[in-house]
Amino acid sequence: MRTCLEVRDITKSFPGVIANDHVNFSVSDGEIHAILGENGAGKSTLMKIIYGLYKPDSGSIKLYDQELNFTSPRQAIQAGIGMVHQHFMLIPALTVAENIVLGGEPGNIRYRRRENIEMVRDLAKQYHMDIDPSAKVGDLTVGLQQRVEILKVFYRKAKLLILDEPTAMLTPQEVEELILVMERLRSQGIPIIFISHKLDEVKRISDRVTVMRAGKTVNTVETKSASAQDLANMMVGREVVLHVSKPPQEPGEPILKVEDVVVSADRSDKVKGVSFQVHRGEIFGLAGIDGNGQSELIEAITGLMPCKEGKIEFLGKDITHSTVRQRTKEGIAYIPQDRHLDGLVLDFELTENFVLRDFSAEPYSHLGQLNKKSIEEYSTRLSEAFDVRPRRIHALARNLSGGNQQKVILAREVSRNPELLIAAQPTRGLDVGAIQFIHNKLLELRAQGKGVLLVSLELDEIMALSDRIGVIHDGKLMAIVPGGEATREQLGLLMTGVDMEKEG
Ligand SMILES: Nc1ncnc2c1ncn2[C@@H]1O[C@H](COP(=O)(O)OP(=O)(O)OP(=O)(O)O)[C@@H](O)[C@H]1O
Repeated sequence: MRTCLEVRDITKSFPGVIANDHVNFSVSDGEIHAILGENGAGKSTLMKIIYGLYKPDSGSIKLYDQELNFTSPRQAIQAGIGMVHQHFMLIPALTVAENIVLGGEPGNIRYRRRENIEMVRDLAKQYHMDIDPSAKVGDLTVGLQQRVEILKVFYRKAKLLILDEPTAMLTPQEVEELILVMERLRSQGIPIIFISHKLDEVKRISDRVTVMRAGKTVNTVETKSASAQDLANMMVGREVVLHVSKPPQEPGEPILKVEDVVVSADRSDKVKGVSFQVHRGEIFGLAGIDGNGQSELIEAITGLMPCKEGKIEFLGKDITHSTVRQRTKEGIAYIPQDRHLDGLVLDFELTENFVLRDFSAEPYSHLGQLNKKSIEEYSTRLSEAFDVRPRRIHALARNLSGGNQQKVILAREVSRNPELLIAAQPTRGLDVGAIQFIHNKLLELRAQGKGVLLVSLELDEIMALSDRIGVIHDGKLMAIVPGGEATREQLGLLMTGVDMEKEG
């Protein structure tokens, strides 16, 4: 097989951090090459260098023996490097075809409307991807939007495809479809770099894996030759436990009561009369396919969205119409699913993000003045306790790796000593070590007699941690199943609206 990309001794430093330290790896034609590494290991930095977003301090990159020296992504795209980022860069109001040709065509994209639709139809056929070129992107599922991003890359004649954590936002069904797309591309000889934290996916679809740790490439191995455990150990540099051990525990009294709650958005009901309770010492898991009302439900509980009907009680008090601030004060903590949008202020320092909810109160403020020393001490303590890397409390949140940003949110919310933690997709984008850490934190809260409402698209996570699992479909709770008894198949069916018990 011909070598497509050759990365030699790439080094890149930021103030106080060597993000890439003499990194070496290569990708061959028709190969799916996974890059695996802990949060902050340097994967995104490396991809940004390959894509021309950052200039390396030293080292070389060759694409089919040609030395690359990009100063912008435009040059990388022209050379044949295509990248699909975790956060899509599409324009929702435009059609699939318009989004695909945007930036590649001079003049008005609406000018050759019919030709563009035909051209995108042919392109989709050539790469075996099913998509309607005239559909509006804003109406598509996340999985289909990703397909548009991939097609856009091939419209620009990419020779190499980089997928940065492509499965992080997908439902299990969409992951299967993406894997099919990747396998077809591989059989057409297209090389793919696949960044992921999910060992099972890496094991399943990649041919080789390069493991990065603390900015260095530890090793490149044939995927077949390494077990998931081997890869996890290589990545973290120590033995990692890949399963959760949850001690048995009797739940206490109800802490949160949700009764017949209806939530409306965009002029239709998204939550249609949901009732459940979360008890002290219990992790209540909410499983469902994305977009079935779980986001609206948790936003109604946290106070971010109004309840149209029904009642929410917390610690015996009616909080249905309380403000977010009141609920936070009463003891509800919240890890939102979108850390960029709702979790952090990206242009604030870590110190400011750590005290975001409490900065105006003692001891972080006194007589209207911020108490810098106390904020710094608190931030240092949280950074250490939650292993936020690098340990620079004055770094901007924007400059942290995705996983470390997530740890900052978790640290802030858990350290407020809440009675109830609502955790939405708490481990999205995290590496195995960090997942283990967060799972243990949720179990610690449970052991302390607190309540946890866990919302996750990861069935394995829900099944491993929850004492009871509520399955939501089309805004309704299909069933509440004891965690220990739930099976993947049963949950999968309930998530698609099929209740075998009721169907007999
Ligand atoms: N623009 C920047 N300025 C300062 N430091 C940065 C910048 N970008 C990345 N870093 C630092 O470089 C290191 C590597 O980060 P990078 O985002 O490459 O990690 P990653 O392996 O992609 O992590 P994750 O899996 O969490 O996304 C981290 O310590 C990060 O804080």
